[in-house]
Amino acid sequence: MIVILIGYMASGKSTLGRILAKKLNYEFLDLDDFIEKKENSAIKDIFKSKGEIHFRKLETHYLKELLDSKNNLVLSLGGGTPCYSNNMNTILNAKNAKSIYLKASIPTLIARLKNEKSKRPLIAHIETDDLLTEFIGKHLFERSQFYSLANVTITTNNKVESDIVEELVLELF
Ligand SMILES: Nc1ncnc2c1ncn2[C@@H]1O[C@H](COP(=O)(O)OP(=O)(O)OP(=O)(O)O)[C@@H](O)[C@H]1O
Ligand SMILES: O=C(O)C1=C[C@@H](O)[C@@H](O)[C@H](O)C1
Ligand SMILES: [Mg+2]
Repeated sequence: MIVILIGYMASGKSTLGRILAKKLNYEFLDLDDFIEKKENSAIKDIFKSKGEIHFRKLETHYLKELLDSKNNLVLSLGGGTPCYSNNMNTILNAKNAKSIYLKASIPTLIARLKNEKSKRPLIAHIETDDLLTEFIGKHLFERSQFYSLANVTITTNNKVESDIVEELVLELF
């Protein structure tokens, strides 16, 4: 099986994906890290030198490559992956795959993101907490229609990582 974790920036996809893979004895891949390795460039540098549209094309290309070639994999996507091209359909139609939306509230996301803006090019330039709150509220509203199509939704607010992973395992098997 391929377990595909989706959700907004800082919803915990990379953190929880790594723990879940260990527990299942699956390979773990993070699509952002995979792109950085393949392109030999940090995502913020790809955004800067070639623009977001180029990054979105790379994201679609590598998503398909991984879904077509891997098994026994936990794959954590980028925050925007399900929301561009036809990626959410690709995810839902992938063979032997289960998609999970890690749903976190706006206050939870803000608390995490205000300290971790620099490597996330979409929010790195937002200077105040008020502007960040406004941006995330609107952005999450636009994106949640894609995220909500996932096979399973798990809310993560105020839950410790180990409990969320337990819940994930119960949903998967
Ligand atoms: N359940 C949790 N409780 C508390 N903190 C958490 C939890 N899950 C993740 N975090 C913390 O939130 C931050 C963001 O998590 P992570 O990097 O895994 O998010 P992500 O969904 O992969 O984000 P991105 O889409 O930007 O790659 C990290 O500092 C992580 O330690
Ligand atoms: O939410 C987004 O659009 C992004 C999230 C990150 O995971 C990276 O994929 C990139 O910074 C874009
Ligand atoms: Mg991540």
